[in-house]
Amino acid sequence: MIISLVGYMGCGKSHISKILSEKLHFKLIDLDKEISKRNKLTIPEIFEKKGEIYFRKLERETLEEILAGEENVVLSLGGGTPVYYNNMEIINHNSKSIFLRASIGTLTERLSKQKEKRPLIANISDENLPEFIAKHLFERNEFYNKAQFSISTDSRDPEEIVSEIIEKLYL
Ligand SMILES: Nc1ncnc2c1ncn2[C@@H]1O[C@H](COP(=O)(O)OP(=O)(O)OP(=O)(O)O)[C@@H](O)[C@H]1O
Ligand SMILES: O=C(O)C1=C[C@@H](O)[C@@H](O)[C@H](O)C1
Ligand SMILES: [Mg+2]
Repeated sequence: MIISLVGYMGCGKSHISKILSEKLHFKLIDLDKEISKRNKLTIPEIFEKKGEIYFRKLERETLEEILAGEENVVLSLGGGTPVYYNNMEIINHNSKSIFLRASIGTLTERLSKQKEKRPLIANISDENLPEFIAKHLFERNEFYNKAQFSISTDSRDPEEIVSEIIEKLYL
């Protein structure tokens, strides 16, 4: 079984997937890390040197390979993965998908501390960040909402979120 975690930057995909994979004894794959490893560049470097369109192609190719070839995996997707190509379709077809929801306030608080690792928000001022996230999230929710399960993460302990995922999936 592949369990895919989807949601906006900062919703906790990497954090939650690590705990979930340890609990289930599943392999952990972080799509951003996999792309970075395969291309020997960080995500900001790929955006800077090759551009976002090139990144989206790499993201799609890597996603396809993982979905086709892996078993017992927790797959942490990139924040934008569900939005491009028919990625959400192949994610739902080949895995159990879980949308980790977080409010604009929670996301702003978490992301303002770690903007440099995320090229899409690296140059947004702290003052403009909530508005940027609100608009971006509004556009993306349509895709995130295609996930099979949805879990709220606001003011919740990661352990509690992981337990809810396990319950929802009857694992
Ligand atoms: N439930 C939670 N409660 C408190 N802090 C959390 C929670 N989930 C994640 N965090 C913290 O929020 C930050 C962002 O989380 P994380 O890196 O897992 O997000 P992400 O969804 O993987 O983002 P991206 O799409 O950019 O990779 C991290 O510092 C993480 O430790
Ligand atoms: O939300 C996005 O579009 C992104 C999120 C990150 O996980 C990375 O995949 C990259 O920074 C783009
Ligand atoms: Mg991540």
